[in-house]
Amino acid sequence: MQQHIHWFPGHMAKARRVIGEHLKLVDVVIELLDARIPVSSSNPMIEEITRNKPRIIALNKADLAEAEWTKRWTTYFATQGFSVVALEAVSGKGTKNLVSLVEQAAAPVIERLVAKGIRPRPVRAMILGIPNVGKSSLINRLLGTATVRTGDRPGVTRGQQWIKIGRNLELLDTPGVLWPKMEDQTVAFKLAITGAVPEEVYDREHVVDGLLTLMREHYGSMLTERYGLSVIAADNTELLSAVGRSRGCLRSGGLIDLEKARMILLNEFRSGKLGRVTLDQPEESTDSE
Ligand SMILES: Nc1nc2c(ncn2[C@@H]2O[C@H](COP(=O)(O)OP(=O)(O)OP(=O)(O)O)[C@@H](O)[C@H]2O)c(=O)[nH]1
Repeated sequence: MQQHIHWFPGHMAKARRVIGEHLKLVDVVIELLDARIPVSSSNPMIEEITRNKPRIIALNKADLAEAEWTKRWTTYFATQGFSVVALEAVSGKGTKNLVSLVEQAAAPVIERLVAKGIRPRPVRAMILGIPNVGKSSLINRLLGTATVRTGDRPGVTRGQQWIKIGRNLELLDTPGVLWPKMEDQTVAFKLAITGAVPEEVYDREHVVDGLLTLMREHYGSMLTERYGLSVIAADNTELLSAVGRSRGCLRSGGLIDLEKARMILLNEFRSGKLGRVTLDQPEESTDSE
């Protein structure tokens, strides 16, 4: 897989600077992670970037992840001392919980202000996360109306103002866009199959080949059920052909349109139509398996 063209060092420095400016304005940071890949979707410098601001971890797209693993991740982050919540930004599940965690985390900051004789004010928060993790969806959800644009392509975010949520919380409507870890190829692969990096930066054929191998090893029954396969072919091209055949991806002469089959497989995997998957698993839990 090629390197992520949008995140060379110059862009990282700029993103860091912009986030640094916004951080000065807030009491609490909400770090959005993809519940399917809580490690791979994290930013390598998040500790340095957020410094001493209280940080809440929200495991978003929990509807796409395996519930049991999300529970284990929640426990894992809690034992690391974080406030953590499983979230579904699109449906809104978990947002109430998130808001109350933000208010709790900011309470000491507000108390300090009050102790200095400054009038109590609402808690201020901002959202941070890598592309496509659901930042705009969460803002929309909290806003209650779809006035912030969301897109299923990475890199679509805009605007800046405070959104008032109830009486006690103000959210910066510009999320901080963090760059993903792209050096580790296993991480890059997980980012590609979950849709966190733009299509143009990876080779689809190569990535789908890896996805087929992963599905065969861990989620074979999803393939048989979704595509009505009686067996899982040992060869990835044969397996892909079977997926294409079941979806009627035919070219003239009766050949299977493998490229179309790749698109279908990727889209159905990403949208959870194949089933719920968790691709990063906390070490403590795997040890006790
Ligand atoms: N299934 C599911 N999809 C989600 C969830 N949250 C966001 N999405 C989808 O993920 C895609 C990306 O969401 P956005 O809200 O645009 O993500 P973003 O982090 O703002 O993306 P950038 O603007 O690229 O930084 C969209 O297709 C959303 O519908 C969720 O909780 N569950």
